Amino acid sequence: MIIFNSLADIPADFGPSIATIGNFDGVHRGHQWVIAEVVAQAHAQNLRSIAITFDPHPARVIRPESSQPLITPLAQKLELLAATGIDAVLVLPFTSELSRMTARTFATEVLQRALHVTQLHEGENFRFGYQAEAGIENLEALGRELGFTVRVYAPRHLRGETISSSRIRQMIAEGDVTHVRTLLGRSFAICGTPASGRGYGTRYTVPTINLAPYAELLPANGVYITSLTVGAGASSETFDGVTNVGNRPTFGADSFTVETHLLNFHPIELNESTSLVLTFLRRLRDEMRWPNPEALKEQIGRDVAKAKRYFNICRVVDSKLHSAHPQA
Ligand SMILES: Cc1cc2nc3c(=O)[nH]c(=O)nc-3n(C[C@H](O)[C@H](O)[C@H](O)COP(=O)(O)O)c2cc1C
Ligand SMILES: Nc1ncnc2c1ncn2[C@@H]1O[C@H](COP(=O)(O)OP(=O)(O)O)[C@@H](O)[C@H]1O
Repeated sequence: MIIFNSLADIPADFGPSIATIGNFDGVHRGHQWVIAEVVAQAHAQNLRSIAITFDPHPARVIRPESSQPLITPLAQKLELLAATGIDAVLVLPFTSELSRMTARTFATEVLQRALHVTQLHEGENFRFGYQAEAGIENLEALGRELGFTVRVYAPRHLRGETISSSRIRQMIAEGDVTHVRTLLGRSFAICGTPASGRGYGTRYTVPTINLAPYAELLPANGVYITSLTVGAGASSETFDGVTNVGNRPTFGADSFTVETHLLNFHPIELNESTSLVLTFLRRLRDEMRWPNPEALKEQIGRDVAKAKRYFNICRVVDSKLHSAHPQA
């Protein structure tokens, strides 16, 4: 997948193309559906497929006081978009200048001149241009003038839930990492790097790998069954874990962290730039203030036992699936 970081990056001979515009926060099942159609149409017509997105998220520029933490920060979003098979992504720097661009200027400069768009795929509530002036009807009218058609998608539902970034954000913020998997099409995961702990874990409870402060969306405080991938590429390794997200009230003053005890630990090379991917599989319980570290340690023992049962069941199910469908 090619990434263009500005209009100036786009070669003059790019296109004709089939495009979709959006923030794609979460790259959830709704986004995946639209992008799959863009890719399939482009393939069938021997055109290029492209997603147009913005960085930072427009809300951070337009309403900084009420902007939401992201489900997928830009780097993770680009990895997920690459996995869809789309040919290219245009990441437009969302400046206040861009926010003042009219719908007509955007359609002319970006869609027509730079990308030679012939077909645009959008959700029915899509709005764009200065102060969100234009909706689907205006887009269709501009398309008739500028040479593209618009395919409109109604919101999708799965098991009674609307697939939307805001609903997904709410589920994660409530700690519902099991149900969010249905809407995301995968488990919720965050990417980060390690930070040093206070050494209390090794001394009083269990040793943990702490995540450096993370500014985007985290699940509600509590204890989760997780997996932790350490390192990137061919040398990466994935461990089973139990993670605490919270303030660790048993040890006095609030001190927020996300820390993971690995169930199948062996010594690994870790430094401040090692890549960590923490995947939230299931919520176990609320974080609590325990009367003493021994009581907490006993509880963590019960958390670990539950997590081991969970991973054992997953492995049995996986191996049954695999023996039924060897190529799965
Ligand atoms: C699975 C797990 C569950 C935890 N649950 C709690 C809890 O309920 N209450 C609490 O105060 N701390 C909890 N902790 C945090 C421990 O207090 C923490 O490991 C300890 O503060 C170590 O801190 P350090 O990494 O800064 O050394 C939990 C940690 C883990 C790994
Ligand atoms: N089961 C385990 N899970 C996570 N880290 C472990 C485990 N066993 C040993 N370690 C090591 O212990 C280190 C954490 O110990 P320490 O620095 O005392 O922090 P904490 O106070 O968070 O336990 C980790 O960086 C890791 O190398």
